Amino acid sequence: MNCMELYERWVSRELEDQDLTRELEEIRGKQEEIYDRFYKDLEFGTAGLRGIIGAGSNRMNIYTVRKATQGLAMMLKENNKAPMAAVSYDSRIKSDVFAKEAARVLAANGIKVWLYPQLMPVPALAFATRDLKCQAGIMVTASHNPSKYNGYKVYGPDGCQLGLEESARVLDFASKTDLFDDVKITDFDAAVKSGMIEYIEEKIVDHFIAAVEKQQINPGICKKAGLKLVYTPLNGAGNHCVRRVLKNIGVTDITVVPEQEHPDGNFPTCPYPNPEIKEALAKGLELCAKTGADLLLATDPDCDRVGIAVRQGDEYELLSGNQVGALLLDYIAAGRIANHTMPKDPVAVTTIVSTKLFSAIGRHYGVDVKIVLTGFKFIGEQIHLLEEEGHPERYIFGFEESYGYLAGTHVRDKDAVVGSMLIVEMASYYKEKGMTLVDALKSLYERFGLYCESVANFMFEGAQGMTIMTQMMDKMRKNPPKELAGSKVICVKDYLASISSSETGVEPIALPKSNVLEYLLENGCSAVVRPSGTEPKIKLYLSIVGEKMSEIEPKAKALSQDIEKMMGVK
Ligand SMILES: O=P([O-])(O)O[C@H]1O[C@H](COP(=O)(O)O)[C@@H](O)[C@H](O)[C@H]1O
Ligand SMILES: [Mg+2]
Repeated sequence: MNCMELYERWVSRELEDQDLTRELEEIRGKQEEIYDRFYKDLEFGTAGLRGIIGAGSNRMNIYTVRKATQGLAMMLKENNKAPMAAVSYDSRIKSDVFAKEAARVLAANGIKVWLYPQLMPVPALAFATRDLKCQAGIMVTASHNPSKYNGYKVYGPDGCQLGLEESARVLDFASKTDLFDDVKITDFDAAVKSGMIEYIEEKIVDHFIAAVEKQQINPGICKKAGLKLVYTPLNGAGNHCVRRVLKNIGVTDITVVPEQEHPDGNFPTCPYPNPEIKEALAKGLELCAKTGADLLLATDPDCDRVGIAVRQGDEYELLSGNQVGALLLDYIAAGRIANHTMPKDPVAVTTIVSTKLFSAIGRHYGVDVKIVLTGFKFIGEQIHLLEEEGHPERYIFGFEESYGYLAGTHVRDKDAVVGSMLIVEMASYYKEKGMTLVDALKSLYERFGLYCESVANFMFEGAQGMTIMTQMMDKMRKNPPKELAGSKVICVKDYLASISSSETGVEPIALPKSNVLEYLLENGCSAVVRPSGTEPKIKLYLSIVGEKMSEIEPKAKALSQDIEKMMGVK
């Protein structure tokens, strides 16, 4: 069926969600609007399904959620006799509705569902999946995207997001499912009554919190240091768990941003609820200025990312995910060596777009740093591999530049609850030494060299945007540069062709294929370009090294200018 026929099919149905009926009426005759909603089905990206909420096969709505869940149910039934699944959701528009829809479909397929009775973070869902011995988990969220988005992250029995093969399998089943006619669905209340849907008890959250607290490096330090905190859950799911843990570890002086304390999927005071973005922290910073807090902590709506700002004199400095990741590895490794809790042959994991400082720190402490593709599922997979070898305890820390951290193996996705706890503990530790996290970072640069990173995003929305991004990557792939920003390009890595080319020859890249290009320069700087798997944009990651801070900015500017020229956006 073409887009117009699909549109007419949707219009001819009596839809169960009046918002969808209204939207379809509004776009009648508007070809581009119709095309964008129907030209494809939502796909699994870096972290499951993600799309704009609305009518059509390329949108997040009760029908696309049901269809994806039917695909998941079929995959689960194929491999298990009596599968169970855990379901959670965040504060986004319709997140609770979609979670219930997913539960109804699973139950109708004979899959027992454990559903959180209220919104809960990604790590609490990943934990419940493991703790309740489920074969799958679903988290309804679009993470930090703007309010018009929602999404659907899917987890395997180990609490890690589905790998490439499994998600392809789910989509394969889903693609053979007609979203109106082939989905099995049951009444929600009846399924609760029959026990096919059961609410997750608070004791599971208690277990999760206990598992997080086990990850403390210096228990008791927070009580001593008396750090002053401002926290914002950005109107999302973090409030309950993050505050519980902070209270338990002895943090008493904590003010929560009142406008952002309660769940609200419209994010009225932070339209882009992404702790990577300064505007998202604006309310928190205002409150910091009033209270004089030492540290601002902000978790994203599904509470798997955490961003911070640090008081340095009278100013607040925002630290990037790369900086926090490097600080945490240093803190964890040094602390565990000092406490004699460092495992034999420790492993830390990061991604190809994250800071190279992480590897330098790892080397110093004898930690084997593994580097995987973008997406925390690849970090989680490394824990699984260690587990298969019988040594999951070798994993000490995983991190990615987009503000994602995980210490411990209690879950297999980034966990902003454990991340928040360790950041606060680390800040307390340095406070006791008369230092801030900014001072600690300077000391890292002195010890390991200056590494500065930045990420630039280039938005290309809609179907047309997809085509532009594809052409852009193709063109760059076909024309590898010889020189960038006045420095020779000594190596080009094409992760789609799985080839690394340098003067010494061509070497294979031992990672799954991915649409990513990386350029390494003679002067030690590097750049990576890839389309995002969660938003309609191309991301450019720069990594600049130098002797002095004053060198960094001009080098970064020159490199980004040259790459943007290659991309055709300059
Ligand atoms: O959005 P979240 O917080 O779930 O985070 C998701 O997206 C991030 C950005 O991915 P991309 O660069 O492809 O947009 C990934 O790094 C992360 O592992 C994934 O879980
Ligand atoms: Mg998130």
